[in-house]
Amino acid sequence: MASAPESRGTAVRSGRPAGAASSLQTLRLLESGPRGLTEAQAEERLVKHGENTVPGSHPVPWGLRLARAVGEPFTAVLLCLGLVSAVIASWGTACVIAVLVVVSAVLRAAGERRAERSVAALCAVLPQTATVRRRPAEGAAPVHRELPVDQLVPGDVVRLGAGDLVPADVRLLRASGLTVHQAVLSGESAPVPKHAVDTGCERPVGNGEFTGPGAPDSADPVPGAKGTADTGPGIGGATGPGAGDATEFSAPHLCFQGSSVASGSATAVVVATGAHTRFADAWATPPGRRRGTFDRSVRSVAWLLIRCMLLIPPVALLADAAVRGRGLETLPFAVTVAVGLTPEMLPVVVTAALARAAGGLARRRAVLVRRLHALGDLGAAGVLCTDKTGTLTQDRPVLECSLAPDGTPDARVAQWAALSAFWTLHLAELPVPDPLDEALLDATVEPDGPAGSGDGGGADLGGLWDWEGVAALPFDPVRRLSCAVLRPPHADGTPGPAAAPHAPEAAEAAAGGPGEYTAYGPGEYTVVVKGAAEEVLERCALDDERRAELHRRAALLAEDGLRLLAVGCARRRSRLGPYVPGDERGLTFLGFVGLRDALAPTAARALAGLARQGVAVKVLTGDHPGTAARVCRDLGLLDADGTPAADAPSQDAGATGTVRPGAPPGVVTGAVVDTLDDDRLAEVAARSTVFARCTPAQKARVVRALRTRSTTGFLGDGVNDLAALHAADIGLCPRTAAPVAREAADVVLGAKELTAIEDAVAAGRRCGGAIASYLRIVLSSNLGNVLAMLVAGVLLPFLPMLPAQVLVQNLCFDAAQLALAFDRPGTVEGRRRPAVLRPRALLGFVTGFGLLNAAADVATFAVLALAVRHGTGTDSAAAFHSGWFTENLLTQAMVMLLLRTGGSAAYARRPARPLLLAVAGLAAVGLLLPLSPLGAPLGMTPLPWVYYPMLALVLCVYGAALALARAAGERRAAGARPGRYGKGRKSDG
Ligand SMILES: Nc1ncnc2c1ncn2[C@@H]1O[C@H](COP(=O)(O)OP(=O)(O)OP(=O)(O)O)[C@@H](O)[C@H]1O
Repeated sequence: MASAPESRGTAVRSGRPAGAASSLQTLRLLESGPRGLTEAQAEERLVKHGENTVPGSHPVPWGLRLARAVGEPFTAVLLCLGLVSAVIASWGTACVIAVLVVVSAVLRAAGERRAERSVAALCAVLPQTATVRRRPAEGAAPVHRELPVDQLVPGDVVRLGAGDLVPADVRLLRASGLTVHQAVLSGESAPVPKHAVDTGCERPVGNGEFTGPGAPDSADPVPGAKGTADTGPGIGGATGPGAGDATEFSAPHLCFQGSSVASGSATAVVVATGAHTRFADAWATPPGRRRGTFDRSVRSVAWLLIRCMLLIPPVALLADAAVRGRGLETLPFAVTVAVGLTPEMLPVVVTAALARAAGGLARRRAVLVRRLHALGDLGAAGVLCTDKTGTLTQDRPVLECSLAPDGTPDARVAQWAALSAFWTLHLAELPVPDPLDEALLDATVEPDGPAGSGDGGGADLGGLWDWEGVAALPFDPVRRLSCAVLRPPHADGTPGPAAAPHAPEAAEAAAGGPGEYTAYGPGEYTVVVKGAAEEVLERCALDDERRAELHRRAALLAEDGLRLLAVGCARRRSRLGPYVPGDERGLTFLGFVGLRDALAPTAARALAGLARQGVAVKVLTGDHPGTAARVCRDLGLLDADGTPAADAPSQDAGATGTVRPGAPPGVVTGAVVDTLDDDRLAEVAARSTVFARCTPAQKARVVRALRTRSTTGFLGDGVNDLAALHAADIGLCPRTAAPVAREAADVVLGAKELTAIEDAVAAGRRCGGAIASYLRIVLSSNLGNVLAMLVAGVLLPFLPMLPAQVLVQNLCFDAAQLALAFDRPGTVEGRRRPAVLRPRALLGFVTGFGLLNAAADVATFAVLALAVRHGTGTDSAAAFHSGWFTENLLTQAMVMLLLRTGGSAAYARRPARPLLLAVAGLAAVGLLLPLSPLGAPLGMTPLPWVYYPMLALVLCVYGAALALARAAGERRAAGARPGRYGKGRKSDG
């Protein structure tokens, strides 16, 4: 039994000699063949080469994790303050800070590890697979099967189709209209054309043009293959750079792990797997995604606080110098005050809240959150864009009508479309048939004709199946066309008995097309083109009037909600060279085929739910404007006159969006998008609901325009949605999406249950709410403490708090505040509006409540002064420290209950049990620690009993003031906010 030869190991592993060798040499070098490996060979190679795991998927070592945690902005600033303390030999403060840094770094690293593990476990539910050709045993026929990507070995023969991720480094053996996205490797944003060049003769093999047994094997590349000025994009639809690029990634016959198939199909042999791929070389760790809104707002809050922290020491020093005439000796105290402001548990609380919410979504709704912070972004999202097919509709089209050019039923149009689909699938070796092609084949091969159509098919296909495919180009979402070149059964010039009645020329004649052919000359083939009505009609030899009339007919059919295919054909002489875009011109129009794609059963409910949540939904589709408008009307997104439905949230409600005469009202077409500059597009996008006939790039542009005004999600399932998924703040896809869409998405919805989005949005908002709660509570009480410390530092002859006491107090606060990650602050308001964390609004809130907290502290100082005077023989410094410690922990406990997100309505929802326990624990420590044996070593002393009733009074007044201020703030905010989301202030959560 052969195994990958040791001496050729490097060649196999690097895949580089494969770049210089012909496909045959490559197969030999890999001891493989076009029929693939045997299962036994593959098993042996798997042991030898290891699993084909994505580089960077290995766990991050603890050391690196801790180092990253220390590098977080707050921890880094704490560390700097600690160093300052050490330099001035203030060892107490330095130790306090060191303990805080270690605790927060360890908690953060542990939390992240746990979150990563659960995300990895969730993602393992959706393993990536590849279609591989293997033989059960030597001499047995090869079979194609789906195999987890990590089981691929060098020498495996794999099939690639649109929407697939390239599972390893591969060398193309055959390719048809193949273009790949390899931005992650080479930075090229446009798809790059690839073909199976055999080095040595440098010519494409079954490649960039039509693929088939008869056409291109002996072909030379032709101008126009990669797009020229006169022919437009090549038949592969690819215009990307890279062809002339000297880098290895531009090698036309090599595709690399990390890239994905944009269009076309291919058969390829695996030349390198796992750590030996170029992806592994290029990226020690996978490239990070762009930071979303949530990340950005948390960071901006962090930097705002850091600026405040850095301001505090000089202010404290100056105040002390001015009032007490003290100098640098108060620096340790000033540093302690700055430390007091730090919400060092912020990263821990964020990670814990998000991980917990993601786990809940996976359990309850089978929603997989692949990037934790995307959940925060989803909570802040004001706009959700979605494609139509496969998301709002089921993507299970059924043939409904087959119409001749004059609009009369004619089964042959669907049959020609089906024949073209059959050969496209067959010759391009597509791993998965396109749903439209599948529907055509299903309908036309059934003996009773297409289901539900009185006029669609039902005719005998025997004659048509005798036609043979010569070359084909699969559907490409940019060109919106697919083509097949067919050879008639008797291509020697004699029309075959069965072929004649069905030959497209007969339809040409009936349609009044050019020429009335009755027979094929020797070597004459027929090119059958099917695709979007606009694209096919543009390529048909028609006068303007007739073309306009056919456009009107197409629009009428589309407005009935049908997915529409136009079919055209042309006779071409057989040739040795490949067929080129020019061959698709001057077609004879055969007719239209209409297919009905039912709405997804949960789509309407999901859209209504999103509307209730204040999320504006926009539909971005490649389909006909009429079809898109009809679907949106049926789903309640558009009113009959094209205005966004009355109850739909909008960024600028009430616009009709009639920006293009000809398109149904309310629909913006891709062609119009191209005429608008970015600012104007942002305006139009904000007030329109439906964007039709959009290319993948136009979808991405609309999403980018929307992002300039609001956090924007995109829900899509196909390869034509890839660019938009990348462009959005949050990419979502259903579980049945193409692998490439699943890989690009941050959130994968369970099954086709769209209502799960509503739950995911609600979970994101709850996380945003919990994090906003944490920040409000921690920052307002920290700010209060800092102000009180500054006042006490100036007024008192001793330190207001000893370093050990600061340490214990902070650790108690930190431990209790972690419980906020488990709270579920749910309010009616929170459910209706995006949860956006706004640093400035937060700052206003924190300043107000911080001053209130400082007032309570100062009142406590007065109470303490009275109590200490009353208590005989009490050490006044120790009494002050104990009294303030108790008051601090009690006020913190109150604040945690009263300042939870959601305002007064939040009180209706009971705090989560961990929060109640934390609050009770905090209060107990505050009351009991000074009295316990631990009190004395910490410099505390029991207080005279008279202190407690006075403290209770202060706390009652403080609690009442908190509740009143909170209610007043909410009334003000509600008054400033109109009923509909988008015109008023956005919530802080
Ligand atoms: N297999 C196919 N062969 C030929 N033409 C097709 C095929 N599939 C789709 N089309 C045509 O291309 C048009 C655009 O299809 P595309 O797949 O880009 O968008 P879509 O799937 O309809 O919409 P969405 O963007 O909502 O997923 C369709 O309206 C149809 O006319």
